Amino acid sequence: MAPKDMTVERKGEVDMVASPNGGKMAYVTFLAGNLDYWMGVVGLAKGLRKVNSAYPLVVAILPDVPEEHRQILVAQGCIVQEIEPVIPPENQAGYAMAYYVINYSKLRIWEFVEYEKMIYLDGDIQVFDNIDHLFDSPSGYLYAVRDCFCEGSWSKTPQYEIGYCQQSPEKVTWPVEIYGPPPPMYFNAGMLVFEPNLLTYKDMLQVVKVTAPTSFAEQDFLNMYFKDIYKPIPTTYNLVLAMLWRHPEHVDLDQIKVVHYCAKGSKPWRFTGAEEHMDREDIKMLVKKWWEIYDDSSLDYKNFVETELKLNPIITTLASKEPVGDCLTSLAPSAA
Ligand SMILES: O=c1ccn([C@@H]2O[C@H](COP(=O)(O)OP(=O)(O)O)[C@@H](O)[C@H]2O)c(=O)[nH]1
Ligand SMILES: OC[C@H]1O[C@H](O[C@@H]2[C@@H](O)[C@H](O)[C@@H](O)[C@H](O)[C@@H]2O)[C@H](O)[C@@H](O)[C@H]1O
Ligand SMILES: [Mn+2]
Repeated sequence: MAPKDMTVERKGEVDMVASPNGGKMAYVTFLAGNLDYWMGVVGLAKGLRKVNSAYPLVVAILPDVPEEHRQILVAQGCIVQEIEPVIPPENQAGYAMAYYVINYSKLRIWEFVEYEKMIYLDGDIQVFDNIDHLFDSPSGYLYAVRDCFCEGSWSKTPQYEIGYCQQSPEKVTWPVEIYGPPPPMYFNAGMLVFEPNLLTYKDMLQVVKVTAPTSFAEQDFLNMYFKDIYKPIPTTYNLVLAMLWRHPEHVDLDQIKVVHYCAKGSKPWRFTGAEEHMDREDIKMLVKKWWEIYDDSSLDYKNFVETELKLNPIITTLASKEPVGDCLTSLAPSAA
């Protein structure tokens, strides 16, 4: 961990590491390739602004992200940090989705030790209510929401064959005599509250090299690696959309703070409504809510900061270096 009272020089930025009384916090997401996931990241940056999060959004990008996309993210106030890919061993059995192999590169975020605690959010996630309080969670654990095993993407797993899902374990009894003990709690790796740490990072990358990849790539790996310190948090912090039709009894949309658009065909920026379940009213409402944020120009970084400056004279004072008193009167409607 960088010493608390040191500055951290990174790619021309001088980040003041937090004061000795506590480390810096930040949200972090991951962007790879030259397709359209950058739109998800822009939506996420604007969503965090809309809920008045107090923390920045770091974007860990692979070298293949085009300069144009990087510039868009910088213009949206993101801290863009290039990372090197993490290449896992050959996967003979294949992944649930072939592109999952790039998701191992997510592991690089454990190297961001200028931050004491980070909340990782996939680029296909939107935050609709402030979740900054999660940064106050007790240290020493990894917090994440339990996943659902019911979708077809799980078809290569024993859970799926048996029809067992940790979301409703009472529905199908796990056949211990055939499969041994039921699987431990398993989290979705699209949203994580974690603590960057160089020792953990270096060890993880060693363990990756000798761990045979499985269906859900880095998600399976992270569940194995952190199984002893994983703490489940409520679905409200990462609604895996399939929960709406697989376990509706566990979903109260009014309480949902974070939506994860991971179901097939649900990526808002690619949404056609053609795939199964995508004609549901709740899905169409959640996609519309995503677009409302994405299209809201007042949430663009430049406009948001200008509005904040006008609304908060203290900031204007600090910016203009005038005493607060003068600034307040100078802002007050002129007597004339
Ligand atoms: O072409 C891609 C595929 C994935 N991702 C990143 O990797 C994350 C995990 O992939 P995805 O969300 O598609 O997986 P899912 O949650 O849908 O299984 C995405 O949210 C993005 O942040 C990306 O940047 N470009
Ligand atoms: O690389 C593996 C990915 O595995 C997870 O996605 C899955 C998982 O959520 C399943 O439960 C769903 O059925 C499926 O749709 C979805 O794609 C993470 O969201 C993603 O960030 C990433 O780790
Ligand atoms: Mn996702």
